[in-house]
Amino acid sequence: MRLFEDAALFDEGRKYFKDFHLPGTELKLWERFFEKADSDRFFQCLKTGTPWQQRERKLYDRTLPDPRLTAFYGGSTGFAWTPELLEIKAKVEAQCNITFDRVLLNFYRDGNDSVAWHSDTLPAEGKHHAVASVTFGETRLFKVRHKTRKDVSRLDIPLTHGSLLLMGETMQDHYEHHVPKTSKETGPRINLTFRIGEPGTIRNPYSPSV
Ligand SMILES: O=C(O)CCC(=O)C(=O)O
Ligand SMILES: [Fe+2]
Repeated sequence: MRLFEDAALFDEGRKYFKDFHLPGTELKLWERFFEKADSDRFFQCLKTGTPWQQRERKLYDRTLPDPRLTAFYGGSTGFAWTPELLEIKAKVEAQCNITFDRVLLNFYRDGNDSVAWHSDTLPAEGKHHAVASVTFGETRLFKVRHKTRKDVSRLDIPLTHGSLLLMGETMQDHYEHHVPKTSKETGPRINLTFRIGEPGTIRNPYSPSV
């Protein structure tokens, strides 16, 4: 019956690729980059197996908890890579043709969790690199704006379960990004940002980078 066939197709899902052609940088999205079964498996295993931390940051005279949980793997100070993170990393590296050495995990427990406008922390060597962002779980909006140019349209990109977003190496120089809170009924979401190089000391106070 046709209805059944359509439902099966929908379940299976289709891969989808988009190049945003941003002025001055590269921004590319692969939806369903990971198959649904793998995405479900990674979500469960990362949710329960990660030593999630509640970090705090000083803003002027106040100390505020980050509105999300985090964990950092790799580099010289992160946790040791797990087999699942290495599996995800290998697939991302093969697609992007880039080798990453750290990953920051963010856990957005519900719609109250978020990340403020920021660009990622400048690595110690003083030059930005590409950042690859993988999402498992609930879809949340990823907003992008140019730092100075008002004529460049802002983007609202829904990052779905199993998606891969590649930010080119000049993205952090020219653009900021943000995941807003939402009042809609919202389940948990895990985001992984694969990075290169040790973080530098000059930090945007809102940047979640470690
Ligand atoms: O959760 C996201 O999609 C973005 C996270 C982020 O911007 C970061 O970890 O620097
Ligand atoms: Fe970021």
